[in-house]
Amino acid sequence: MLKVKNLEVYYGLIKAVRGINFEVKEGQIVSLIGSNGAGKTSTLQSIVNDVKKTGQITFNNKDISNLKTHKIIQNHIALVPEGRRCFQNLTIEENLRMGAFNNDDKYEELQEEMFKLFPRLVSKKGQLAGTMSGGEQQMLAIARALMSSPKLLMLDEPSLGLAPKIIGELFETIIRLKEEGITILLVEQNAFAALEISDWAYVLENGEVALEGKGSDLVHSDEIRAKYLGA
Ligand SMILES: Nc1ncnc2c1ncn2[C@@H]1O[C@H](COP(=O)(O)OP(=O)(O)OP(=O)(O)O)[C@@H](O)[C@H]1O
Repeated sequence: MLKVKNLEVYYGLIKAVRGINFEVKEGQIVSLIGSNGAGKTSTLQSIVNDVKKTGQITFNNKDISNLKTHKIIQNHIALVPEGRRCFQNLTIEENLRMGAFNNDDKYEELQEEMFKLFPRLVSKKGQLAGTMSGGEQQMLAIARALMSSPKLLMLDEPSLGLAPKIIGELFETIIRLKEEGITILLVEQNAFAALEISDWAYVLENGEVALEGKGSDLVHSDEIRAKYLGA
């Protein structure tokens, strides 16, 4: 579904991503794991053309490397950014409406689906996003991304700063989205939880793919356990 070839990202003289290749197969959960600064966020941002890059990105065999970000979203790829970035001074409903910029005619129907997926948001729909808890803002950020009807949903560190119980709910939601047919590209510091639910995973180190494999295999690999799982 998504193919990334020879991707490089530079920030001035810093080479953050060094010619990586990877793919995401339709219907799967694929994770990118790796330590701080490995290049995970830059990789996701380059897929939605939000950073300067070289290389080729194709989505369902269409070259999207040079499309503008809003066109990429219209091609059914959505990114839930690190730190959620909900519009703090807008209500939940208004945040959802912003997410549906390409889907105005389906707004009511989609909003109803979001409230079914995240019932906790219903009673708060008139509340300003900035006054909600971290977990609620993460739900809203995911719901806002889903309002564009993505076929590929990319999540950048969704568990960051959340309580363990909420992290459990979040991972259940990710599995449910996969069951509903959405393909997931997940970036996580919480490597153990990510590998457990991933069909395939890539380990990034210093801007390069150091290792790849089935999530269920990597979770048992001694190297991965020592480096990323604190075991
Ligand atoms: N806007 C920027 N300007 C300069 N350097 C940047 C910028 N964004 C990222 N970098 C650098 O690029 C490298 C990769 O960063 P990136 O955020 O992609 O990694 P990451 O794996 O997502 O890390 P983290 O888990 O800490 O977010 C790092 O060395 C980082 O300092």
